[in-house]
Amino acid sequence: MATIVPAVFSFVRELYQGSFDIEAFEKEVGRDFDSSEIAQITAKFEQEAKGLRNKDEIRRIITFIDLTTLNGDDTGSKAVAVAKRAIQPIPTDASIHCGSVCVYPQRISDIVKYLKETNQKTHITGVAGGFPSGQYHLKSKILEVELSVADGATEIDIVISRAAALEQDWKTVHDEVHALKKACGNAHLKTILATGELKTLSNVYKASWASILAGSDFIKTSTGKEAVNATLEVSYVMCTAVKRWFELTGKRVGFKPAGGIKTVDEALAYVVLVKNVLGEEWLNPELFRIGASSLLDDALNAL
Ligand SMILES: O=C[C@H](O)COP(=O)(O)O
Repeated sequence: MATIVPAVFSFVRELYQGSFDIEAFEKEVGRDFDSSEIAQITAKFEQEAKGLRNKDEIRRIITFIDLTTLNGDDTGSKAVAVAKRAIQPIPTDASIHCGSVCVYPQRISDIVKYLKETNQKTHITGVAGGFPSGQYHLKSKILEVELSVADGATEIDIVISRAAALEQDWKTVHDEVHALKKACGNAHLKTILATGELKTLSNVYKASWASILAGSDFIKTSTGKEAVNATLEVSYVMCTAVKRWFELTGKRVGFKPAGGIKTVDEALAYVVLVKNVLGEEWLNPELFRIGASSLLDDALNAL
Protein backbone atom coordinates (compact mmCIF):
# COMPACT_ATOMS: atom_id res chain seq x y z
CA MET A 1 0.00 0.00 0.00
CA ALA A 2 2.75 2.47 0.99
CA THR A 3 4.30 2.33 -2.46
CA ILE A 4 1.01 2.77 -4.31
CA VAL A 5 -0.80 5.44 -2.29
CA PRO A 6 0.76 8.89 -2.64
CA ALA A 7 1.80 10.88 0.43
CA VAL A 8 -1.29 13.09 0.22
CA PHE A 9 -3.37 10.04 1.08
CA SER A 10 -1.31 9.14 4.13
CA PHE A 11 -4.50 8.51 6.08
CA VAL A 12 -5.19 5.51 3.85
CA ARG A 13 -1.89 3.99 4.94
CA GLU A 14 -2.71 4.69 8.59
CA LEU A 15 -6.09 3.07 8.09
CA TYR A 16 -4.44 -0.09 6.87
CA GLN A 17 -2.36 -0.02 10.03
CA GLY A 18 -5.58 -0.11 12.05
CA SER A 19 -6.35 3.54 12.81
CA PHE A 20 -8.98 5.85 11.31
CA ASP A 21 -8.01 9.48 11.69
CA ILE A 22 -11.21 11.47 11.22
CA GLU A 23 -9.35 14.78 10.80
CA ALA A 24 -7.18 13.33 8.03
CA PHE A 25 -10.28 11.79 6.42
CA GLU A 26 -12.09 15.15 6.41
CA LYS A 27 -9.00 16.89 5.06
CA GLU A 28 -8.50 14.41 2.22
CA VAL A 29 -12.06 13.74 1.07
CA GLY A 30 -14.05 16.70 2.41
CA ARG A 31 -15.11 18.77 -0.61
CA ASP A 32 -18.12 20.58 -2.03
CA PHE A 33 -19.90 19.78 -5.27
CA ASP A 34 -21.66 22.22 -7.57
CA SER A 35 -25.13 20.77 -8.20
CA SER A 36 -25.84 22.93 -11.23
CA GLU A 37 -22.53 21.97 -12.85
CA ILE A 38 -23.29 18.26 -12.25
CA ALA A 39 -26.84 18.75 -13.62
CA GLN A 40 -25.37 20.11 -16.87
CA ILE A 41 -23.01 17.13 -17.16
CA THR A 42 -25.72 14.55 -16.45
CA ALA A 43 -28.11 16.25 -18.91
CA LYS A 44 -25.48 15.56 -21.59
CA PHE A 45 -25.33 11.92 -20.52
CA GLU A 46 -29.12 11.64 -20.87
CA GLN A 47 -28.88 13.17 -24.33
CA GLU A 48 -26.09 10.77 -25.36
CA ALA A 49 -28.12 7.82 -24.01
CA LYS A 50 -30.88 8.50 -26.54
CA GLY A 51 -28.47 7.59 -29.35
CA LEU A 52 -27.52 4.32 -27.65
CA ARG A 53 -30.93 2.66 -27.72
CA ASN A 54 -30.49 -0.47 -29.84
CA LYS A 55 -31.06 -4.18 -29.33
CA ASP A 56 -27.44 -5.02 -28.49
CA GLU A 57 -27.32 -2.34 -25.78
CA ILE A 58 -30.65 -3.51 -24.39
CA ARG A 59 -29.35 -7.10 -24.20
CA ARG A 60 -26.24 -5.78 -22.45
CA ILE A 61 -28.37 -3.88 -19.94
CA ILE A 62 -30.15 -7.13 -19.08
CA THR A 63 -26.79 -8.69 -18.12
CA PHE A 64 -26.23 -5.84 -15.62
CA ILE A 65 -29.53 -6.27 -13.78
CA ASP A 66 -29.65 -7.59 -10.22
CA LEU A 67 -33.20 -8.85 -10.66
CA THR A 68 -34.84 -7.92 -7.41
CA THR A 69 -37.82 -8.88 -5.30
CA LEU A 70 -37.87 -7.31 -1.85
CA ASN A 71 -41.40 -7.47 -0.55
CA GLY A 72 -42.98 -8.55 2.71
CA ASP A 73 -45.16 -11.05 0.83
CA ASP A 74 -42.33 -12.73 -1.12
CA THR A 75 -42.80 -16.51 -0.87
CA GLY A 76 -40.44 -19.35 -1.77
CA SER A 77 -42.20 -19.88 -5.09
CA LYS A 78 -42.07 -16.14 -5.92
CA ALA A 79 -38.31 -16.06 -5.19
CA VAL A 80 -37.76 -19.13 -7.38
CA ALA A 81 -39.83 -17.59 -10.20
CA VAL A 82 -37.63 -14.47 -10.10
CA ALA A 83 -34.49 -16.65 -10.03
CA LYS A 84 -35.71 -18.51 -13.14
CA ARG A 85 -36.10 -15.16 -14.91
CA ALA A 86 -32.62 -14.06 -13.79
CA ILE A 87 -31.10 -17.26 -15.18
CA GLN A 88 -32.80 -16.90 -18.56
CA PRO A 89 -34.35 -13.44 -18.83
CA ILE A 90 -34.91 -13.65 -22.60
CA PRO A 91 -37.04 -16.76 -23.21
CA THR A 92 -35.59 -17.28 -26.71
CA ASP A 93 -31.91 -16.75 -25.78
CA ALA A 94 -30.30 -19.05 -23.19
CA SER A 95 -26.93 -17.28 -23.51
CA ILE A 96 -28.01 -14.12 -21.65
CA HIS A 97 -28.22 -14.01 -17.83
CA CYS A 98 -28.91 -11.27 -15.32
CA GLY A 99 -26.13 -10.27 -12.91
CA SER A 100 -27.90 -11.91 -9.97
CA VAL A 101 -31.22 -12.50 -8.28
CA CYS A 102 -31.64 -10.25 -5.24
CA VAL A 103 -33.83 -11.30 -2.29
CA TYR A 104 -34.33 -10.96 1.46
CA PRO A 105 -32.31 -13.39 3.67
CA GLN A 106 -35.20 -15.77 4.28
CA ARG A 107 -35.63 -16.48 0.58
CA ILE A 108 -31.98 -17.36 -0.19
CA SER A 109 -32.32 -21.04 0.73
CA ASP A 110 -35.41 -21.43 -1.54
CA ILE A 111 -33.30 -20.41 -4.52
CA VAL A 112 -30.32 -22.54 -3.47
CA LYS A 113 -32.62 -25.58 -3.23
CA TYR A 114 -34.04 -24.90 -6.70
CA LEU A 115 -30.55 -24.46 -8.20
CA LYS A 116 -29.40 -27.75 -6.67
CA GLU A 117 -32.48 -29.64 -7.88
CA THR A 118 -32.14 -28.32 -11.42
CA ASN A 119 -28.33 -28.21 -11.57
CA GLN A 120 -28.31 -24.53 -12.55
CA LYS A 121 -26.27 -21.53 -11.43
CA THR A 122 -26.84 -17.88 -10.72
CA HIS A 123 -25.38 -15.36 -8.33
CA ILE A 124 -27.68 -14.82 -5.36
CA THR A 125 -27.62 -11.40 -3.71
CA GLY A 126 -28.93 -11.33 -0.17
CA VAL A 127 -29.81 -7.95 1.30
CA ALA A 128 -28.60 -8.10 4.89
CA GLY A 129 -27.03 -6.15 7.72
CA GLY A 130 -30.21 -4.38 8.81
CA PHE A 131 -31.51 -3.63 5.31
CA PRO A 132 -33.17 -1.24 4.57
CA SER A 133 -32.96 1.16 7.55
CA GLY A 134 -29.68 0.07 9.12
CA GLN A 135 -31.19 0.87 12.54
CA TYR A 136 -30.06 -2.36 14.22
CA HIS A 137 -27.28 -3.47 16.57
CA LEU A 138 -24.00 -4.25 14.79
CA LYS A 139 -24.03 -7.76 16.31
CA SER A 140 -27.35 -8.59 14.66
CA LYS A 141 -26.18 -7.05 11.35
CA ILE A 142 -23.09 -9.27 11.42
CA LEU A 143 -25.13 -12.36 12.27
CA GLU A 144 -27.57 -11.61 9.44
CA VAL A 145 -24.70 -11.38 6.96
CA GLU A 146 -23.11 -14.60 8.26
CA LEU A 147 -26.42 -16.49 8.08
CA SER A 148 -27.11 -15.22 4.54
CA VAL A 149 -23.68 -16.37 3.36
CA ALA A 150 -24.14 -19.73 5.12
CA ASP A 151 -27.48 -20.12 3.31
CA GLY A 152 -25.73 -19.65 -0.04
CA ALA A 153 -25.72 -15.94 -0.93
CA THR A 154 -22.72 -15.21 -3.15
CA GLU A 155 -23.21 -11.46 -2.89
CA ILE A 156 -24.35 -9.38 0.08
CA ASP A 157 -25.93 -5.93 -0.13
CA ILE A 158 -25.70 -4.01 3.16
CA VAL A 159 -26.62 -0.46 4.17
CA ILE A 160 -24.45 2.12 5.89
CA SER A 161 -25.57 3.73 9.13
CA ARG A 162 -27.23 6.92 7.91
CA ALA A 163 -27.45 8.06 11.53
CA ALA A 164 -23.65 7.94 11.82
CA ALA A 165 -23.21 9.60 8.41
CA LEU A 166 -25.56 12.47 9.28
CA GLU A 167 -23.66 12.96 12.55
CA GLN A 168 -20.40 13.10 10.52
CA ASP A 169 -19.20 10.01 12.39
CA TRP A 170 -17.34 8.55 9.41
CA LYS A 171 -15.28 6.27 11.63
CA THR A 172 -18.46 4.42 12.68
CA VAL A 173 -19.63 4.26 9.05
CA HIS A 174 -16.26 2.82 8.06
CA ASP A 175 -15.90 0.42 10.99
CA GLU A 176 -19.37 -1.08 10.52
CA VAL A 177 -18.81 -1.70 6.81
CA HIS A 178 -15.41 -3.17 7.63
CA ALA A 179 -16.95 -5.58 10.16
CA LEU A 180 -19.64 -6.62 7.67
CA LYS A 181 -17.05 -7.14 4.93
CA LYS A 182 -15.25 -9.52 7.27
CA ALA A 183 -18.55 -11.34 7.94
CA CYS A 184 -18.99 -11.82 4.16
CA GLY A 185 -16.04 -14.22 3.84
CA ASN A 186 -15.80 -15.00 0.14
CA ALA A 187 -19.11 -13.35 -0.77
CA HIS A 188 -18.88 -10.00 -2.57
CA LEU A 189 -19.97 -6.96 -0.60
CA LYS A 190 -22.09 -4.19 -2.10
CA THR A 191 -22.50 -1.26 0.26
CA ILE A 192 -25.64 0.86 -0.07
CA LEU A 193 -25.24 4.53 0.82
CA ALA A 194 -28.99 5.31 0.76
CA THR A 195 -28.05 8.62 -0.83
CA GLY A 196 -31.60 9.98 -0.66
CA GLU A 197 -31.14 10.25 3.11
CA LEU A 198 -27.63 11.74 3.17
CA LYS A 199 -28.76 15.35 2.63
CA THR A 200 -25.64 16.68 0.80
CA LEU A 201 -23.42 15.63 -2.09
CA SER A 202 -20.44 16.17 0.19
CA ASN A 203 -21.90 13.47 2.48
CA VAL A 204 -22.43 11.17 -0.53
CA TYR A 205 -18.75 11.58 -1.43
CA LYS A 206 -17.56 10.94 2.13
CA ALA A 207 -19.87 7.92 2.49
CA SER A 208 -18.46 6.56 -0.78
CA TRP A 209 -14.92 6.93 0.56
CA ALA A 210 -15.70 5.43 3.98
CA SER A 211 -17.31 2.42 2.24
CA ILE A 212 -14.49 1.98 -0.29
CA LEU A 213 -11.80 2.27 2.39
CA ALA A 214 -13.65 -0.39 4.44
CA GLY A 215 -13.23 -2.91 1.60
CA SER A 216 -16.54 -2.77 -0.28
CA ASP A 217 -16.45 -4.55 -3.64
CA PHE A 218 -19.23 -2.27 -4.93
CA ILE A 219 -20.88 0.91 -3.78
CA LYS A 220 -24.63 1.13 -4.43
CA THR A 221 -26.89 4.19 -4.39
CA SER A 222 -30.11 3.11 -2.72
CA THR A 223 -32.25 0.35 -1.25
CA GLY A 224 -35.32 1.13 -3.34
CA LYS A 225 -37.10 1.94 -0.07
CA GLU A 226 -35.98 5.56 0.43
CA ALA A 227 -38.22 8.44 -0.67
CA VAL A 228 -35.53 9.38 -3.24
CA ASN A 229 -33.55 6.52 -4.76
CA ALA A 230 -30.96 6.40 -7.59
CA THR A 231 -30.24 9.69 -9.37
CA LEU A 232 -27.64 10.57 -11.98
CA GLU A 233 -26.38 13.38 -9.74
CA VAL A 234 -25.42 11.15 -6.79
CA SER A 235 -24.13 8.51 -9.21
CA TYR A 236 -21.75 11.09 -10.69
CA VAL A 237 -20.40 11.90 -7.22
CA MET A 238 -20.05 8.21 -6.27
CA CYS A 239 -18.28 7.36 -9.53
CA THR A 240 -15.93 10.32 -8.95
CA ALA A 241 -14.85 8.62 -5.69
CA VAL A 242 -14.49 5.22 -7.43
CA LYS A 243 -12.36 6.85 -10.12
CA ARG A 244 -10.11 8.65 -7.61
CA TRP A 245 -9.62 5.40 -5.67
CA PHE A 246 -8.59 3.67 -8.89
CA GLU A 247 -6.15 6.48 -9.76
CA LEU A 248 -4.57 6.21 -6.31
CA THR A 249 -4.46 2.44 -5.88
CA GLY A 250 -5.10 0.76 -9.24
CA LYS A 251 -8.04 -1.06 -7.59
CA ARG A 252 -11.44 -1.17 -9.25
CA VAL A 253 -14.55 -0.88 -7.09
CA GLY A 254 -17.90 -1.62 -8.76
CA PHE A 255 -20.89 0.72 -8.99
CA LYS A 256 -24.58 -0.19 -8.66
CA PRO A 257 -27.36 2.34 -9.14
CA ALA A 258 -30.59 0.93 -7.71
CA GLY A 259 -34.11 1.93 -6.86
CA GLY A 260 -36.67 3.46 -9.19
CA ILE A 261 -34.85 2.55 -12.43
CA LYS A 262 -37.75 1.23 -14.50
CA THR A 263 -37.03 2.02 -18.15
CA VAL A 264 -34.36 1.23 -20.72
CA ASP A 265 -33.86 4.97 -21.31
CA GLU A 266 -33.13 5.55 -17.62
CA ALA A 267 -30.75 2.57 -17.51
CA LEU A 268 -28.91 3.78 -20.63
CA ALA A 269 -28.22 7.14 -18.96
CA TYR A 270 -26.37 5.28 -16.17
CA VAL A 271 -24.44 3.27 -18.77
CA VAL A 272 -23.32 6.52 -20.43
CA LEU A 273 -22.40 8.04 -17.06
CA VAL A 274 -20.24 5.05 -16.10
CA LYS A 275 -18.61 4.98 -19.55
CA ASN A 276 -17.75 8.68 -19.37
CA VAL A 277 -16.59 8.87 -15.75
CA LEU A 278 -15.01 5.43 -15.26
CA GLY A 279 -14.48 4.06 -18.75
CA GLU A 280 -15.77 1.22 -20.89
CA GLU A 281 -13.81 -1.32 -18.79
CA TRP A 282 -16.35 -0.77 -15.97
CA LEU A 283 -19.21 -1.83 -18.23
CA ASN A 284 -19.33 -5.50 -17.36
CA PRO A 285 -21.27 -7.33 -14.62
CA GLU A 286 -18.10 -7.69 -12.52
CA LEU A 287 -18.05 -3.91 -12.00
CA PHE A 288 -21.47 -2.58 -12.94
CA ARG A 289 -24.94 -3.70 -11.86
CA ILE A 290 -28.34 -2.10 -11.90
CA GLY A 291 -30.62 -3.06 -8.99
CA ALA A 292 -34.15 -3.19 -10.35
CA SER A 293 -37.41 -5.08 -9.93
CA SER A 294 -39.24 -3.92 -13.07
CA LEU A 295 -36.56 -2.76 -15.58
CA LEU A 296 -36.43 -6.22 -17.17
CA ASP A 297 -40.08 -5.90 -18.27
CA ASP A 298 -39.35 -2.68 -20.16
CA ALA A 299 -36.16 -4.17 -21.66
CA LEU A 300 -38.04 -7.22 -22.93
CA ASN A 301 -40.77 -5.00 -24.42
CA ALA A 302 -38.07 -3.03 -26.23
CA LEU A 303 -36.41 -6.08 -27.82
O1 LIG B 1 -31.79 -3.02 -4.96
C1 LIG B 1 -32.75 -2.96 -5.68
C2 LIG B 1 -33.92 -2.12 -5.43
O2 LIG B 1 -34.53 -2.45 -4.22
C3 LIG B 1 -34.91 -2.24 -6.53
O3 LIG B 1 -35.73 -1.13 -6.51
P1 LIG B 1 -37.00 -1.03 -7.50
O4 LIG B 1 -38.02 -2.00 -6.98
O5 LIG B 1 -37.41 0.39 -7.37
O6 LIG B 1 -36.56 -1.40 -8.89
